[in-house]
Amino acid sequence: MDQIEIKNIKKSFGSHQILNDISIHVDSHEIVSILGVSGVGKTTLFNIVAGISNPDQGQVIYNQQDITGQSGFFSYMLQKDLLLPYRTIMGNAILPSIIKNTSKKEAIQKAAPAFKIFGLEGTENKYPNQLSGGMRQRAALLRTYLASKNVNLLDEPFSALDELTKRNIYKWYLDLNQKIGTTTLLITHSVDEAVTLSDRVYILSGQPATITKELVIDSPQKRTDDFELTEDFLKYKKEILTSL
Ligand SMILES: Nc1ncnc2c1ncn2[C@@H]1O[C@H](COP(=O)(O)OP(=O)(O)OP(=O)(O)O)[C@@H](O)[C@H]1O
Repeated sequence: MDQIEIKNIKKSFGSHQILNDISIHVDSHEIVSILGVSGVGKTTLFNIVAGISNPDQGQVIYNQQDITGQSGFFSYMLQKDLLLPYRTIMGNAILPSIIKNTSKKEAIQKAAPAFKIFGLEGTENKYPNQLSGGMRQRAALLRTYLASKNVNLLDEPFSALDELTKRNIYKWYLDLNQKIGTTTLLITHSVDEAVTLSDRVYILSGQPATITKELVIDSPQKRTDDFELTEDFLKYKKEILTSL
């Protein structure tokens, strides 16, 4: 079971209040997005959920335990979480295990089967600059996955990719999520990305930011290849755009 509850979060930097009374929840195996314009406070909220920074008020509850201000419960991938250029893809992938003092041999044994799941077979001994952008992103996600937490927190993980690569990686992430059953909280400023990937979308807007809308994406066409071309997709997109 994985249940995250964010309760009544407030955060200011000096006299500038960024977040006001934010409450959201993420349940087991859900992909939930927080969608908002640039500068609204998404990363600030993300850092609080990841335990990297403290809220002024409110709590982060994981499986009924108050973990506010503590990191280590979730795997997380930051916006510009780049692979280290001087390490191979395997070298990058095993980094979280090495940091936790696992032996290199053991870390490689654990990582090796995951290369297939992430469509990265054959890249183990390559360096990041030898891979395409999409593959590098999958490698960064693989590293996040190997941090071995059930919950993935992703801050704009796909924003640097081109449109076509993005579409492929969305499909791939949805399949992966069904295969390995992770729970995901995703930060994004892309409406299409939120509608394509999410079970639920929270809209963060205003100054200070509050959750102004929660939308359940529950279309029978959701997992089909051309969901983006359906009336349902457009309906969700309109609903979001009119409330941003
Ligand atoms: N450590 C800090 N000290 C002071 N102000 C900060 C700090 N971190 C963020 N801010 C301010 O908080 C506001 C929200 O920033 P944040 O990075 O959370 O937005 P965002 O929605 O993630 O934007 P983007 O999509 O551009 O990354 C901005 O006005 C930013 O300048």
